[in-house]
Parts: sequence; structure tokens; C-alpha cells
Amino acid sequence: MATTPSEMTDDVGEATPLLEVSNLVMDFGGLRALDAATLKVGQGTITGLIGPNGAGKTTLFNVVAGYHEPRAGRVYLDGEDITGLPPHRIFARGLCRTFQIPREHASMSVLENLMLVPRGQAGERFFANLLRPGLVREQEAAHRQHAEEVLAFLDLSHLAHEYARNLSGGQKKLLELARTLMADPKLVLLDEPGAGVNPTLMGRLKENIERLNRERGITFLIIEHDMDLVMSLCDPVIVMSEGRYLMEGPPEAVRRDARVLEAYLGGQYAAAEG
Ligand SMILES: Nc1ncnc2c1ncn2[C@@H]1O[C@H](COP(=O)(O)OP(=O)(O)OP(=O)(O)O)[C@@H](O)[C@H]1O
Repeated sequence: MATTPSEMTDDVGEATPLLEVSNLVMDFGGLRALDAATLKVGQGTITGLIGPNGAGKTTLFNVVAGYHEPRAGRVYLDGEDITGLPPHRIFARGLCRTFQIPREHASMSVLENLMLVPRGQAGERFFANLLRPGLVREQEAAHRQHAEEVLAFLDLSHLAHEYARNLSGGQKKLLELARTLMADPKLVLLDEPGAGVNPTLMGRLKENIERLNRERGITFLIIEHDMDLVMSLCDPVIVMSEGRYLMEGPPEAVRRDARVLEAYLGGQYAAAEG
């Protein structure tokens, strides 16, 4: 059965939702990209976020991750109000996002890309550097070890010293995922992880998301247009349309819901139904 945001509390149990977005409004000039968008993401879920082009999904990610300040509304992470915090502070609280177009540092190796992810290193603090250089070295070594573990977990160790520019599109998506893991995230927002990824790597990406969810308890919110990926990976699936929450439910219920079909009206969903 599909639910509304207020009913969803029961679905997630008594626990506070990991992410709660309440009545977000975001304008770009005269265009209202988010129109009182409200939704909740349950702890430990792999939640899908779908909707037609322009529904406001990426804008919602940008507001949640601190890249845009909303005109109105609130964002809560694990019950704490994070609205308007800058991206690095939100990141430090365990909310990480990836981008539709990966943002790797092309002329650095894969390992260096991971080591760049900030973790509040003492080395970045001038006085700590002067007073305790040994601490800086220890932290760098620990950071490197963590990066190597992340690469091993994602089966990317063989690419550690490859320039990021030489990776395929799918490998860059895995690198994006790896970068989020450097921050020990609670919640990862993935923006179209399947776009431009070949079927083999897509399978790997999916398995890795499932393993991270199962073994590390990481919650995922995933924007995706590939309906096969959404249907096989995500539960629940939230649907947005015209800047607002439309409905949510298990993938099969969402797939059959008349409101969803109407929202996509002749778009890729109808095509996928074929
Ligand atoms: N930086 C921006 N400046 C102006 N308009 C923007 C900006 N970002 C998004 N928009 C507009 O806001 C609306 C919502 O866009 P958004 O990218 O959030 O939708 P989406 O659901 O992610 O779409 P898609 O599935 O195509 O990525 C669209 O009309 C878009 O053109």
C-alpha cells in the first residue's frame, strides 16, 4: 500500500527518520523548483526518489546537502535541524552526496582522490602541525589505510594508482561512492548512479550499495531514471512531481499507481512499460 508522509512514521517504526524534509520551497528566479516538498527517509533503507524530468529531485538533494539555501522549510538529519548549514558541515555529520556527473580530480590517482576527502585532519590545522608533527603523520597513515580499505571493499584496489581521468564512466561512479565512504557516512544521496554505466559495472554498483546497506548500516536515498535498477534495489520508492511529494510505497505498488503513470504521462515510464 502506498502511504503519505504522515502515515509513514508507522512504516519506519517509532524511530526518528534518518532524514526528514519538511515543506521545502526553492525558487530559481520565477521558477518554483520545490513547492513545499515533504518526505522522510527511514533509517537503514535504500529509498528510491523518482519523478519526471524537472520534478525537483536534484534540487532537493542540493538543499539537503547544503548546496542551496531554501526559501522556506526545514531539513532534519537524525532529528537535528541542519537547514542552511554549509555543505562541509553537513558532510561532517555523515550526510554525503554524489553528483550526476562525477567530480573526480582527473590528474590525481584514485588513491589520492580518496585521501583528499576531508576528515578533520590535524595536518590541516596550522598549530597542530607545528606542535605535533608526529600526530599529522599518524593521521595521514590512518587516512591512507582507510582509503586502501575502501578500495578493497569496492574491489578497486587494482586501480589505486591509476589517474582518475583514465577511469571509465562506471568506474568514476564507483570512485564517487568510494569518496563518500571515506567520510563514514550515515546517509548517502546518490544522484543517478546508473547513468552511463555499463551493465557489468551497474551490477557491481548495485551489489556494493546493497552490501554497504546490509553490512555497514548505511542508508541510501537514490535518484534514478533506470526503472529496472530502482525496482530491484529500492524499497520504498518516493515519487516527486512538480516540486512536491506525490506518493510512496514498495516498488511494485508505485509502478502500478495511477498518479505515478499520470505524472510521467507519455514519458519514459510509459515507454518502459512498453
Ligand atoms: N541552478 C538552476 N537555475 C535555474 N533553474 C534551475 C536550476 N536547477 C534546477 N532548475 C530548474 O528547477 C527545476 C527542477 O530541476 P531539478 O534538476 O531539481 O529536477 P529533477 O527532478 O532532478 O530533473 P531531472 O530528472 O531531469 O534531473 C527544473 O525546472 C530546472 O530547470
